[in-house]
Amino acid sequence: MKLRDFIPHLDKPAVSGSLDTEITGFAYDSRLVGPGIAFVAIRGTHADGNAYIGKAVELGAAAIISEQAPAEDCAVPWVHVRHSRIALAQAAAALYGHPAKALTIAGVTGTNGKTTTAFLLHHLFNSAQMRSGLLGTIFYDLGGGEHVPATHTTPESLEIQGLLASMRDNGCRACAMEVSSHALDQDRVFGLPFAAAIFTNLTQDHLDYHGTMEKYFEAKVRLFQITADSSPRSALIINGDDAWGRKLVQRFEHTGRVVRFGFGVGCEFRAINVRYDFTGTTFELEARGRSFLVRLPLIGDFNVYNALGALAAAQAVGLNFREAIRSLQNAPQVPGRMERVSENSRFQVFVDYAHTPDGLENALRTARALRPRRLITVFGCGGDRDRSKRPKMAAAAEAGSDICVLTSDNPRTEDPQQILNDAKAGFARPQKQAIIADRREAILTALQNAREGDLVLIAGKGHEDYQDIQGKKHPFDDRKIARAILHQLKAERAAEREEKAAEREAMRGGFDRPPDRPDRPDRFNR
Ligand SMILES: CC(=O)N[C@H]1[C@@H](OP(=O)(O)OP(=O)(O)OC[C@H]2O[C@@H](n3ccc(=O)[nH]c3=O)[C@H](O)[C@@H]2O)O[C@H](CO)[C@@H](O)[C@@H]1O[C@H](C)C(=O)N[C@@H](C)C(=O)N[C@H](CCC(=O)O)C(=O)O
Ligand SMILES: Nc1ncnc2c1ncn2[C@@H]1O[C@H](COP(=O)(O)OP(=O)(O)OP(=O)(O)O)[C@@H](O)[C@H]1O
Ligand SMILES: N[C@H](CCC[C@H](N)C(=O)O)C(=O)O
Ligand SMILES: [Mg+2]
Repeated sequence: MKLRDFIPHLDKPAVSGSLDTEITGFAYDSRLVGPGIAFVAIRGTHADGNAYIGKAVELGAAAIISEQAPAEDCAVPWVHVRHSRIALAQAAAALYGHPAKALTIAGVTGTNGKTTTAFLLHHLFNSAQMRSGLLGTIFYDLGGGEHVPATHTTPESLEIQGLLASMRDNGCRACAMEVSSHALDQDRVFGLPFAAAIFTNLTQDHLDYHGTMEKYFEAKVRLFQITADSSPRSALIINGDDAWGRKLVQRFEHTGRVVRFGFGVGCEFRAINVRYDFTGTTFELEARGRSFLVRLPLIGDFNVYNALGALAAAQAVGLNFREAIRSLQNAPQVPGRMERVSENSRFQVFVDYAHTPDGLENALRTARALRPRRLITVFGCGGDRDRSKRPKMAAAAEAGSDICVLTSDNPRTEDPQQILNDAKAGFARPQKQAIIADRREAILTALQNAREGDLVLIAGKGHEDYQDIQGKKHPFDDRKIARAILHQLKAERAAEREEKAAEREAMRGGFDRPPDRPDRPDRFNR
């Protein structure tokens, strides 16, 4: 394609240089520039892409797109735009032939529930023979059978457009995607014609980036503005029980396209009579004047919210509603979201991704409702993230558990001990909580001390198969580690039983009694 082919898609560009220059692609990182590639210079939080324009030209950049006026001596065509990130999104869409036009796209935003809701919606689309892609925290599903590891919950616009093009070329007709507040703030989804937007909830997270809850909320609002503007039929699906959700309803009720979901009487999609056990959740759904019995293989009130949002979106984009409800029954386990790792053990062990105060409260409320003898929680706080949520996470874990084990999550570039200190400040009774920096040791301690009927919740990392320490991702999967420890403990107990049986046999035969085996110290039974 020629540079001239892209210009009509950009927002009032001023071009200097030849429009007949061949453009084969775009890059927003100078280190990825090569011949034929147009370099989009973006001013970021740590660096300014404009500082790398010279390098990009050296590497063979075919053109420059920048918010800065053209440099006098620039050897290649220069496109001067108002917003580089928006220009990147517009150019990427043109490069890939506007793939979003071939897809029904539903975007999910909110502090918690995006991954779960997007997974459910992806399942509903596929169950309705509407092949669907998925973009989100865990992986990207391009509809061709392959899963691409996720670099971001919502990747950069250049990546998004390429992924959507693959979905289109694989025969997808739909895409369920998580839309993070960072992505919205950075125009990663600019120009996408969302058919439906879902707002799950807004509670504290990412204040390190947004600064205030109001700015965090305004970032989320952008998805609803994009969706409202994308078509007169697009649906705005909002958690009516959430305080920030109600503000969002007020912002957009004038469109006549707001659908509220939740437990409250004002919700158009309302759940009542919720019951759940280890295998899933059952509830009655009141929607459009009718009542339906819904069975969901996910546990907890919060997953009822996620299911309501997905069902409302499915209905809004034209899926058969009864079929959608029926399909929910065989929705897949969402990796690392209240994922059970203890099939045949005397106590229950769940791994969950809760990494915010509200996420922990919800996960713990759900675990408690499963009526364990004791609820033992292993949790930690991520480094290079919102520091102010750490003591609140500790307070939530302490209030919702019988026993807490505070440990490390992804310290990233922070001092793990400092993260632990930030968190433990939230404990009302710090002396009663275990603080073990090594996550594997923390999980071992919790499982070693669990007894018949207890429930151990290992929270924060969920599906993650790494631990990020000083920017290096060390292999670490809570689920694999918990399963290995359970297996080890089971073998140890079997050996103990054999030993005791041999002792009893020896006692009967009059042989000397071997010395007593000192029982493991029980750190929690008090
Ligand atoms: C805080 C944040 O979101 N940062 C994103 C942002 O980086 P930035 O604008 O700060 O970039 P920068 O490092 O200042 O560099 C500015 C520009 O100079 C360019 N550059 C830089 C160096 C060089 O040699 N040459 C060059 O051209 C960079 O490519 C960039 O375009 O733009 C980058 C390029 O698109 C993103 O990769 C980067 O994501 C970082 C890695 C990140 O960790 N983001 C996380 C927080 C994030 O986005 N999380 C959300 C999920 C949140 C949730 O759901 O809880 C997500 O959607 O994944
Ligand atoms: N609707 C919800 N409301 C509150 N908490 C929830 C909800 N859904 C899930 N959770 C809790 O939050 C955790 C994260 O859920 P999920 O991964 O679906 O959220 P997310 O929005 O994708 O998170 P992230 O922004 O980190 O990708 C879950 O493991 C669970 O503990
Ligand atoms: N276990 C992770 C969860 C990351 C959540 C993700 N949404 C982000 O903020 O990058 C952490 O807190 O380190
Ligand atoms: Mg997610």
